[in-house]
Amino acid sequence: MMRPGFDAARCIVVKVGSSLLQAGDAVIAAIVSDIVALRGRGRRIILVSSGAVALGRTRLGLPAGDLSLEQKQAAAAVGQPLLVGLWESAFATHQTVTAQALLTLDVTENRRSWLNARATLSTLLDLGAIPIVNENDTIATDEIRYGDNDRLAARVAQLVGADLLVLLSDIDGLHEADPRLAPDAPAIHDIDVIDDRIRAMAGDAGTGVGTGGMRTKILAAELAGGSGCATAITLGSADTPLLALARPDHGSWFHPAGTSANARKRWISGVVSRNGAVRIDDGAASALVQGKSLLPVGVQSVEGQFERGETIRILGQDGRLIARGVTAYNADDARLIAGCRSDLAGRRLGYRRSAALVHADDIVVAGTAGDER
Ligand SMILES: Nc1ncnc2c1ncn2[C@@H]1O[C@H](COP(=O)(O)OP(=O)(O)O)[C@@H](O)[C@H]1O
Ligand SMILES: N[C@@H](CCC(=O)OP(=O)(O)O)C(=O)O
Repeated sequence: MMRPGFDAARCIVVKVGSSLLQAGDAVIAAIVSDIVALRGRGRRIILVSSGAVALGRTRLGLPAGDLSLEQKQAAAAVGQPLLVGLWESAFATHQTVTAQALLTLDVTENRRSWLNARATLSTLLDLGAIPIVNENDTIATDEIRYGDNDRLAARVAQLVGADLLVLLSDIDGLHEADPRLAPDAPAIHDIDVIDDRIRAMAGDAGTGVGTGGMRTKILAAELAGGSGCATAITLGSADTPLLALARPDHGSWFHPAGTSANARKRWISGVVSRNGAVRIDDGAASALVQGKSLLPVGVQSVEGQFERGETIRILGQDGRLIARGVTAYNADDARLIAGCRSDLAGRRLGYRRSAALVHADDIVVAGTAGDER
């Protein structure tokens, strides 16, 4: 038997916990080999790697036990280049390029930075590189930090519209109780709904190396699941840690609550569109209704002021609301390129960004399933 969700996943975020990073080269080599194999099957893969603090702490010879925030930040500054170096050399044996992307909480909470980060990650994937994401621990302070990479990985999964989030850990999945305390507690392979019973099973990190334990993994699964992304928790030190997830008796699989498109579109329809609007011609209007992007050539006029990343109203020639969408250009630039073919638009602006003024993924057509009003 196969897990259909694994086979169907087109975009996968793989998160590696700190304990695995220290488990030795063979573990990293096996993860890398699986990622390269999945990429060979056309999957888009983003790696979220913990381990900066753990590696830096060892290199600096800091004592065991709790570190102050400043010590953690210093350890991360030492450990982050070591971490990227480990992945870089492992991927280099497969002639695969890696890229470092350090995120902070405000990047994923601010829609404009969110779109920028998404565009960069998407370009890296298009270019065949594997993005390696971590939190920018050195500059993040307590109030503005994720603190644990399970949640960061779930936000990255939402960011790139992933359909699967894999949390690789030092444990083979969720058990009915922490196996360090209750060695016989059975593993749970399929979770349809995350309720209080499931939450109650999850304990803290068993070692001083990891952060958050199973609790933050369940939270991550909830966050990702709300956007239609499945989550798998599995043992990262297995022979084929990712490919083995195709088997239903392997790891814990959290089925998502909704579909990806609906969730993203719910987010858009939930944003209050202020003054900004564009009027579009009939051809563009019927393209939108068929699920296509809004290209500058179909835009007749631009109303009001808005920034890139804001949700604007998309109106027909008669002023009727056709859709809402997140614009890839601010109002001034949108005015410059209104009515232009996409190739001319780049020349007129003096820079090239998205060919679409509003990408299809960022449009909710009025009165459709995604439109909650
Ligand atoms: N119900 C549970 N099932 C499995 N593991 C659990 C459970 N509750 C707590 N844990 C602990 O969570 C640990 C994994 O979390 P953590 O140490 O934060 O790992 P990582 O570094 O991979 O994020 C396990 O080693 C285990 O001791
Ligand atoms: N950004 C931190 C990650 C902290 C963290 O969440 O660790 P883990 O629980 O091992 O995934 C680091 O690189 O050390």
